[in-house]
Amino acid sequence: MPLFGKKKFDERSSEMTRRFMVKETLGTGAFSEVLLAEDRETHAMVAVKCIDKKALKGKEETLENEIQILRRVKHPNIVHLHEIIDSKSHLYLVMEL
Ligand SMILES: Nc1ncnc2c1ncn2[C@@H]1O[C@H](COP(=O)(O)OP(=O)(O)OP(=O)(O)O)[C@@H](O)[C@H]1O
Repeated sequence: MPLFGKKKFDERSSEMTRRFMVKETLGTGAFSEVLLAEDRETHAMVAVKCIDKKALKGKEETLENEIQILRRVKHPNIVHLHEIIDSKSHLYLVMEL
């Protein structure tokens, strides 16, 4: 069930959607949905990984490790993590496409 299906449409009224215009779903992972989105200011296209904090319960450390690695690594084969937007219910990882 997509995180941003009709029932959860209200989740879109977050800082993430104020900054980014969501275009489509690129894929889904175990705790997340990855969206194709456009930066409303720069018009750059990015991938936004939307992580449901509730679904993550108990796996926070794994995510923390993933984030720390992504922040440090700069490699042509690994997507760059631009920024993280933290909301009450979700963590949004704004990444290079
Ligand atoms: N930066 C990106 N650019 C384009 N597509 C992406 C990007 N990141 C993820 N995707 C798409 O979204 C899908 C799910 O990504 P995700 O990183 O959530 O996968 P996962 O590691 O299997 O999930 P999880 O971390 O929740 O276990 C990928 O298989 C891919 O199709």
